[in-house]
Amino acid sequence: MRRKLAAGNWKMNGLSGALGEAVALAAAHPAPGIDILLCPPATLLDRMADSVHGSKVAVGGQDCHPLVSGAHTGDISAEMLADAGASYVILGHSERRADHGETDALIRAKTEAALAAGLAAVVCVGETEAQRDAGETLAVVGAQLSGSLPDAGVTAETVVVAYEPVWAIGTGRVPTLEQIAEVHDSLRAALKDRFGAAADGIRLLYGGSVKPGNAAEIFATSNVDGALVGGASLKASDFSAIIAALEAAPAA
Ligand SMILES: O=C(CO)COP(=O)(O)O
Repeated sequence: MRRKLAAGNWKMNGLSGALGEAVALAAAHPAPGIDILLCPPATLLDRMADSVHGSKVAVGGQDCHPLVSGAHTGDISAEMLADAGASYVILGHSERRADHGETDALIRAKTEAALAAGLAAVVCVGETEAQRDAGETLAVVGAQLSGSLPDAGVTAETVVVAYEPVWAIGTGRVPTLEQIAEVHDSLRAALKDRFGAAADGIRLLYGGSVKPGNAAEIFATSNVDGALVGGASLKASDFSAIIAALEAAPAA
């Protein structure tokens, strides 16, 4: 059985005043039956880790460099994230693929770096609207998955996969439950093909306009083990409602 995960991606949002939301979230879920993760901007990472220390809320980064250290101005290594209190890192988000030209090969190298630093990697895949319209969704996400994951070290503890259709991010548009199930079932099959029994425990998150109002039906969908939430993770009250829906969802 897979342990469910509610992950919040704050993206480039949040000044120090926003730490109160993390504290409120930790207080609202003292002993959840699921895993909870918040990924703030790097500037808040160590303070957020301190703020939620001892609670059930884990903290993660939103990106890392593939190398451990060196002359890479502005970049942050996986080891630095771990040192700042992170236990996860989001990799290959579509905004990084688009804004920074990240390729599957680079994301794979970053995933290897994350695993070497003891972080769990939340590896993101997702099609654009044009790719979906062209009937390419399963081929696109399948290629992203296979190119972004390393051959070694992939287990239920070290890797989480997030399916985030690009056209559903921040738009209020959500795929049908059949469309979500089709992609998640195909990701699960691809993981099984490549990693065998170890793949059974790898969590598959859905991301893209998850809100308190649509969370329950998404969490009841085949092979959905949780969510990667953007906008609705910024407010503890909204994210709490999504967490409650995940806790109430049937076991995967
Ligand atoms: O990109 C996302 C999470 O990584 C989803 O963002 P929204 O929940 O704001 O659509």
